[in-house]
Amino acid sequence: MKEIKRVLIAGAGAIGSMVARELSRGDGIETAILAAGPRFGRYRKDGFVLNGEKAGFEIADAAEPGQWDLVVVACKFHHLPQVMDDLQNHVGPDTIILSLLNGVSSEELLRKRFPLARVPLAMIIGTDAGREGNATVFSNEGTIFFGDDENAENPAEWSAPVRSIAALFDRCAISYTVPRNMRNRLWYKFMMNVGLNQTTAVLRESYRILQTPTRIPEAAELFESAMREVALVAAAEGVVLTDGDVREMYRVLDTLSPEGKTSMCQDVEAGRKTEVEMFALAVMELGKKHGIEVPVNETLYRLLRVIEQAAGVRGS
Ligand SMILES: NC(=O)C1=CN([C@@H]2O[C@H](COP(=O)(O)OP(=O)(O)OC[C@H]3O[C@@H](n4cnc5c(N)ncnc54)[C@H](OP(=O)(O)O)[C@@H]3O)[C@@H](O)[C@H]2O)C=CC1
Ligand SMILES: CC(C)(CO)C(=O)C(=O)O
Repeated sequence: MKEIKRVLIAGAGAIGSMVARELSRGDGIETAILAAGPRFGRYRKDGFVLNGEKAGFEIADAAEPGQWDLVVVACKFHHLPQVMDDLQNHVGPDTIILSLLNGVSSEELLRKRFPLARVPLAMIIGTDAGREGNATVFSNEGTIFFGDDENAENPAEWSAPVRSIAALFDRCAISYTVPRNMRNRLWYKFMMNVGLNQTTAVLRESYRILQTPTRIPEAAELFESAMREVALVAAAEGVVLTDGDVREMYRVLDTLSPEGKTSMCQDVEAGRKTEVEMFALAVMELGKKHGIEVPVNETLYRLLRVIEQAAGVRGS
């Protein structure tokens, strides 16, 4: 098992800058933020602010080749093609890549692009990180779930990359879980995001509309029907998501602040591009692949694309 000493963060927004700060707690860990072109100059000039405090992260110029034990990818889905180009000089045969993007497609894209690297499955859950410009605010760091598709109960039997990441997180006191069935958990989160992010984004509402005391039945119907379409395509992909998983979402939701908003709702309100391709479009593509109708996600896709284009979002 290799000791991880050098970590590159590709995408230092709400999640990436928070993780960069968590990594700075580990003795002897060198962490840098990837940046190309004008972004490199901007990051060096403006730096990053976390919960009101300036953070002095190293910035790695994408054009200068670098060797990294671990690359943490935390950009938005529509940034991923450019980020993969920018990573070209920074991923070698011994590099592990951990993608914290939501959705179920980023790991596959990264594996295709960097066939020699090791790319376990990953996601982050339970954080309330939000960003405006270079300033990130959060009160919960959340927990990083990662691992191979399936993982042994005994940590000593985890694969070498999974043990390396776990050892790094232990050194930095980063909360993590390596679930027995990581693929299932990734799809569970995908199902949650497809229902929750898209419903709250089209309605521009906080979690309140789906929480037990203040639930609006029609919002709950939209939320659940979008998720049930994910369960159908998941089954066709060999992943079992049950009615119990759908009901479980309300228990999770009830633990969140009523004023809290999904990252997609925040994107809509800020007039930014959303990750609709990673959610509704991905469900539509899987529906097409397996001959399954997904009308709710088709409608959500159209609504979110209209919202983006009407707001004049760049790249829409
Ligand atoms: N925010 C949240 O609460 C949660 C988010 N997620 C997921 O995590 C992922 C990241 O989300 P989030 O942190 O909110 O997103 P943000 O929009 O806050 O951050 C994305 C960052 O990527 C950077 N970036 C874009 N292109 C490049 C590039 N070519 N090179 C280097 N950096 C680049 C952007 O930099 P710049 O600002 O310079 O343009 C931006 O800071 C998403 O998939 C999201 O769904 C998951 C759980 C919770
Ligand atoms: C789970 C949730 C809704 C909040 O962490 C999320 O993943 C997001 O906002 O993208």
